[in-house]
Amino acid sequence: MSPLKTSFPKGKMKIVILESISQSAVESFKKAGYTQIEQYPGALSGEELDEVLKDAKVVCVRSKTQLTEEVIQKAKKLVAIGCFCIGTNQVDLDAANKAGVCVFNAPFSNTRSVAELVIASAIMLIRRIPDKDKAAHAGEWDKDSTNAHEIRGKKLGVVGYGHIGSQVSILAEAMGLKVFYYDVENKLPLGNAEEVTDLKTLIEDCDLITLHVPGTNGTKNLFDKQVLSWFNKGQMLINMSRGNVVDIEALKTALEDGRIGGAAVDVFPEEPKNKAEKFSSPLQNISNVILTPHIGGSTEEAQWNIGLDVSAKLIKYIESGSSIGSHSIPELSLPKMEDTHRILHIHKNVSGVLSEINSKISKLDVNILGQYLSTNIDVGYVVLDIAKNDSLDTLKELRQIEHTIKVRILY
Ligand SMILES: NC(=O)C1=CN([C@@H]2O[C@H](COP(=O)(O)OP(=O)(O)OC[C@H]3O[C@@H](n4cnc5c(N)ncnc54)[C@H](O)[C@@H]3O)[C@@H](O)[C@H]2O)C=CC1
Ligand SMILES: O=C(O)CCC(=O)C(=O)O
Repeated sequence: MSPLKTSFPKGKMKIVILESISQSAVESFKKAGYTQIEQYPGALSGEELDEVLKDAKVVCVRSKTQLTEEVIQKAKKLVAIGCFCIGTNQVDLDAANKAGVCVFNAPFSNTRSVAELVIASAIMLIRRIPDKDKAAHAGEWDKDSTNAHEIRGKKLGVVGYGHIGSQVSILAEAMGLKVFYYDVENKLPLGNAEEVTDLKTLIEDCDLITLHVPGTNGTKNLFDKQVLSWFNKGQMLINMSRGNVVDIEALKTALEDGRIGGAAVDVFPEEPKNKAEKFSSPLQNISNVILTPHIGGSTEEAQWNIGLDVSAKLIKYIESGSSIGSHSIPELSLPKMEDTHRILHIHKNVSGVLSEINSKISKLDVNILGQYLSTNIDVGYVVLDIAKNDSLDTLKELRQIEHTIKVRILY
C-alpha cells in the first residue's frame, strides 16, 4: 500500500514544540515525515506566542504555555494541540472545541514519577529532613530524633483518588502506611484503602495529606483558609497537583503557626516560564518545607514516554482524523482508509448541517462509502469516506456550508 498522504503536504506542516519537550516526540514527527519542526526551550506568551503560532498546524506544550481563547482564535491554521503532560488546564478547552482544534494529553505517562516523589516527600517531611539537610550544609551536626518518625503505621489521606492518587495509595501501603481517600466520584478502593466521604474528617484523622485533583474551577482554592484550619495537630501537606488548589498565603500562616508540621510543594500559583525567570514564593525559608520546581513528572522515563504517546496521537489525528483521547472536539474512532478519500468536517452543532453535507456530496455524484459522526453540545465532527474523485472540488463545496468550522481532506 502506498504511504498515506495528507491534503496538506507534511513538509509544509509547521509543528511548534515549546517547553523542552522530549526528543522522542521530535524523532516521532521526523520519522513520520514532518520536517518543519520549530523548537523552543521554555514557554512563550503574548505577541511572541501569537507570532510563532500564526502559521502553525500543531503546537506542543507542557504545563506553562497558556493557550487562551485569544491565542487559539488568532492561530487560524491550528489543527491540534498536544499537552505533553497530564493537566490540560493551561488550554482553554472550550475555545479549542469551538475553533475545531483537537487537544490531546498523556493521561498516565508520568503518573508513576509523581507517585514516587510523593512517597519520597512523605518520608523526608516526617523525618524533618529539610531542616537536617540545611543544617548539615551549614556545618551543623544535628542528630536529634525529636519529631522524626517512621512513615510505617502512619495515616495517609489522599485527596483525588484518580490515576496518581491510586498509585500513591498502592506504594504507600507497601511502605506500611494506612491509606484513606476522599474523591468527589465513587472510586474503587485499591488494596486496603478506605474511602472517607468528608474532607474535614480525612484531614483531622490523617498524619499526611496529599493532593491529586485536577486544576479546574471546582478545585481552585479547594484548600482555602477554612480547610487549612482543619489541620491542627501538625499534619503534613503534599501538593503536587496545581498551584491554585491551595491558598498559598493561608498555607504559609498555618506552617508558621505549626498547625501544619511541614509541606512538600511542587506547584505554585505563579511559576516561572523558563529557567531565566526568577522563582519566588511566600513558602521560601520556612522550616520543614520542601519546594520543588514542578518536577513531579520530570523523569527521563516519563518525559520519553509522554513524547511518544502524545506525538502518536497527534500524527494519528492529522493522518487519519481519529480523535480518540480528545479533550476538545468530539471523539471518533475511525477504521483504516481503504482506497478512499476521507473528508473531516468539523461544524457547529446546529440542525441541518449534516443533511447539507450529504446533499452537497450527492450533487457531486460521489459515492459515500462510510460515514461517522460524533457530537458534543457545541460541535459536530463528521467523517466521510468517499470514492476517490476530484476531492479538492468537494472540499470547496463543503467549506461553503454555513456553520462549518474546519474541513480537511485526506487522500
Ligand atoms: N506536579 C506534577 O508534575 C504533575 C501534576 N499533575 C497534576 O495531577 C492532577 C491529577 O492527575 P491524575 O491523577 O492523573 O488525574 P485523574 O483525573 O486520574 O484524577 C483526578 C481525581 O480527582 C478527583 N477530583 C476532582 N475534583 C475533586 C475534588 N474537588 N475533590 C476531590 N477529588 C476530586 C477526580 O474525581 C479524580 O478521581 C493532574 O490534573 C495535574 O494537574 C499531574 C502530573 C504531574
Ligand atoms: O512536566 C510538566 O511540565 C507538567 C507536568 C504536569 O503538571 C502534568 O503532567 O500535568
